[in-house]
Amino acid sequence: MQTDIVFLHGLRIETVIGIYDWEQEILQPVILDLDMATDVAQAALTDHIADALDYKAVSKRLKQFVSETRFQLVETLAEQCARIICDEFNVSWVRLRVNKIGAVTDAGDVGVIIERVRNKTLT
Ligand SMILES: Nc1nc2c(c(=O)[nH]1)N=C([C@H](O)[C@@H](O)CO)CN2
Repeated sequence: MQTDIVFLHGLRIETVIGIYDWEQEILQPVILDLDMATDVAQAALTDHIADALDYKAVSKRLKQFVSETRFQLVETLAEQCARIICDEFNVSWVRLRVNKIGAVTDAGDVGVIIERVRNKTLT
């Protein structure tokens, strides 16, 4: 079986995040990289955005969500973003990397990578 991917990489969002008190008082950047499984065949056939997984809409939704949250852990942020992507955009599988750049002295990139599947509802 073939899997198509719509990706959105390098999405930079300012948010309140961190385990220390001082981190809850400031905005820090996180960079999100998303790979989202989807079948692009119908969109390719019709050439209509309505048939596509709209990466601009995903970006807008995540920017709105992440900029309003106040989490401690990147794990929590990643989990909630993955849930939004699967549930609201009907994505069957997502790989999400949350990079809290500059969070560790002498390190460039730090964070988590998670993979999640959409919960299937029983009928
Ligand atoms: N697994 C994690 N480890 C750490 C986190 C985190 O979110 N997940 N956060 C921190 C601090 O907030 C750090 O980013 C600031 O110095 C430390 N470890």
